[in-house]
Amino acid sequence: MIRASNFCRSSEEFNVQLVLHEGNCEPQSSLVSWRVLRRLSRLTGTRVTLSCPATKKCIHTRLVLAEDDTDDTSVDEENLVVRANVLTASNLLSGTPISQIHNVRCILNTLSNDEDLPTAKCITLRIWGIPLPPPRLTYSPPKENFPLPARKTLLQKDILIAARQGDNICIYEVIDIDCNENGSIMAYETSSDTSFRIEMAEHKLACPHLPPLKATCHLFTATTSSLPPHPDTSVLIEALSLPIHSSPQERVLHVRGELQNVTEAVHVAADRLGRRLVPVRGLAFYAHFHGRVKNPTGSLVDKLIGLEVALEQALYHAPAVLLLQDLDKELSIQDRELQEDEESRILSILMDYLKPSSNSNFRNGKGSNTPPILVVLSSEKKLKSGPLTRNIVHPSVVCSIPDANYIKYLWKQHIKDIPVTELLCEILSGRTREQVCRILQNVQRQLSPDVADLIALLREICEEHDNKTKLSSMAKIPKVHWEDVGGLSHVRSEIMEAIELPLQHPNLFPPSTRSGILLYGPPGTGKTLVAKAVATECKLPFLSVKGPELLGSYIGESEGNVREVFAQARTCARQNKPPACILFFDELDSLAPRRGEQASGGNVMDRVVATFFGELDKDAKDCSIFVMGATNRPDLLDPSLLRPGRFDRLVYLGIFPEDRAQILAAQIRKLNLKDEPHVLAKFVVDKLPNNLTGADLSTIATGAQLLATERLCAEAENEFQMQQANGNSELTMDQLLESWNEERLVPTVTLDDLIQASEKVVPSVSEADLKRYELLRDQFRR
Ligand SMILES: Nc1ncnc2c1ncn2[C@@H]1O[C@H](COP(=O)(O)OP(=O)(O)OP(=O)(O)O)[C@@H](O)[C@H]1O
Repeated sequence: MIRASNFCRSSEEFNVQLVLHEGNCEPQSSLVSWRVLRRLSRLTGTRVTLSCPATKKCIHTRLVLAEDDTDDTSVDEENLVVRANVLTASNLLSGTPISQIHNVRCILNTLSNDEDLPTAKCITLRIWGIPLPPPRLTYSPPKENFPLPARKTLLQKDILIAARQGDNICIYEVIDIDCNENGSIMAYETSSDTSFRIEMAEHKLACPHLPPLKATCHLFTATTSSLPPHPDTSVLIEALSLPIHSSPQERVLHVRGELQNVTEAVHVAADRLGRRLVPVRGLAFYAHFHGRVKNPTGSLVDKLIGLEVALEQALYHAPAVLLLQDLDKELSIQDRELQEDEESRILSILMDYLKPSSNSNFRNGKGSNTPPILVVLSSEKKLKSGPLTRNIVHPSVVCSIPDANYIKYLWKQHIKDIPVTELLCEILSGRTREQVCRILQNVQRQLSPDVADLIALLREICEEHDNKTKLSSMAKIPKVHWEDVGGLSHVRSEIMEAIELPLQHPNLFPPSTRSGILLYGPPGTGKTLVAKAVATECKLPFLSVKGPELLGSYIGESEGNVREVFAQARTCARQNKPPACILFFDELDSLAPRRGEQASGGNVMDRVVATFFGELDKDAKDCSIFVMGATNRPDLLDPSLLRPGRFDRLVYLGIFPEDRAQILAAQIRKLNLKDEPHVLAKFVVDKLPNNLTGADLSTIATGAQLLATERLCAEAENEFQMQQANGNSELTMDQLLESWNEERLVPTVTLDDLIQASEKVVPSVSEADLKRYELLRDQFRR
């Protein structure tokens, strides 16, 4: 713990003693003092030296706040006293709402008997670190309760004041001091969403007479662990790291993704770059919020005023990143002409404020070599081509779904007491940030000392959540690799070509040229397995729907479900990098049967089929949905489903005797085997009938594993009996198994096990059925 005490003021030096308690000095928790002290030094106009009695070193540390609740330090008229509980760097830098930082009290008493000091009559303050709140939040607190000296002041503009009011901590920034007029102190009240943020560039401001803090970069890196490890941070930092002479067009960036996800990513990037984030959502309301539009109607004029206010705010907070959230919702996307006009006007205002001459407005601009403000436009959807997109130089950044690191961070944010494991992360993977947060909130709510199995609880909540949102839990990148698929090499190359090439060269394969892939053939031949392997190998989320699941019993329900599933696929695709996903329809024949042949009343199925086709024909320009279908009966499908542009690539997955050994080898390769899987598999399949499907063969692997496990149990039982017979009657079975090493506990599958298991296998597809399937193949072969 670092304690600040004795801020002794001397003529030249401002000595601060840092007392390190029990040597427990966390470098991270030393984050604020540097800033506070620099502010203090500015306040007093004297030099600050930080020295640590323990190390005798000059400490370039940034937090010197005492963790002490007692009020034992009296305010000495000669001294300046800073006391506070420790705010950790992570709290401060991650923008934790003040309301969530418990036990924090920071009192800064500025005292002055100095006659030369100006007498302030009116001090205008605002919450530090966030844009000016609206005037309606201002208030004039009674002087006796307000902890700032109203009459004589050492306060200067831009000074940070942390003051206790009752149980709350209020942090203010002095934005104006009026020494001439008689008036009351104006202050802005802190609100629960107030963030306490550190602005790295301010040390220059706070302490202009000191040489620039060389450790700036180090200070940033020291904080990295406390910032969310958002997967897109590095891309955004790269995009936002611009030289001062960059053009206005270069200073605008478009980021696409879920609102919270984008906001967090931009927040982290801005923090790392030492910029403030000025997020604005709803331009018209923003203009109203700042008193520039009285009765907002949401008109273009209101929005443009809002944009100007936002840019002014960003300039005021420079160096800053102005994040214009949900831009797609601001624009009138219904009307092309109107949108062009809106975009041109927005663009012209942006360019006006961003042109390098606006640097004169940059209050911290002196000596800075980066542009004062940068603008990030965020949208959930891809922006239509228009004046804005045409003028943005940098390619759009798409916010990815959380990776393992980010999930771990989100976990820690929600569930503090239980460490996150790889398995827990894996269960949560493949979901958007919002979904992960929602699930974790539920987990936190349901956590109690009685919960013994956290994994089971998490799984249950995930399942519940997925069912609710109808986004199948399979909307993740599956874990089926090509090694898990035996044989079928012709299928593999054909499908990969249809998906990999468009993914690699999206410009050469516009969405309109892509079409669905229909896998057909006898049951159990690996249609679903192959589709999952494609998704895994192409790193695409896999959304699987069984045709009958979409058929509802209410009028219009089925059509709604069909539309919904495509919408979910689009959302899922947009969240991915690359923006694509695989939408797999199993039992497709039940969803798109021949029209006009159904007995259902009111042509329900015809409407469902029409809706399905409508969705298939829709072009999602900002993402790719690779639709795959599977059926055993392509002859039952509506013929127009197979027309070019829909499912025009038909791939037969049949029973190929020459693939059997490879299939079995793929299935047993993860077992603990005595021999090479290929050698064993070859030996086993030689004795098997030709018409076994992949699913039939998989029963050999499971049967053999069962036999090996039974043998292991028998071995344990024998040894147990022997021990008992040898007089070790106290020994329990659990103790015996604990004494075995891990290797011994894994059943070893032998050739005999495989042969024995294979003797029980019966083909699920008869020779006659197989012939029928082969006839179908000939009929649909293209
Ligand atoms: N080529 C293969 N390689 C390895 N395993 C296979 C293969 N084909 C099938 N299997 C095994 O069979 C199981 C069932 O396969 P899958 O569900 O993909 O068949 P399907 O053709 O989709 O069946 P259905 O038409 O009944 O939906 C798989 O989980 C896998 O264990």
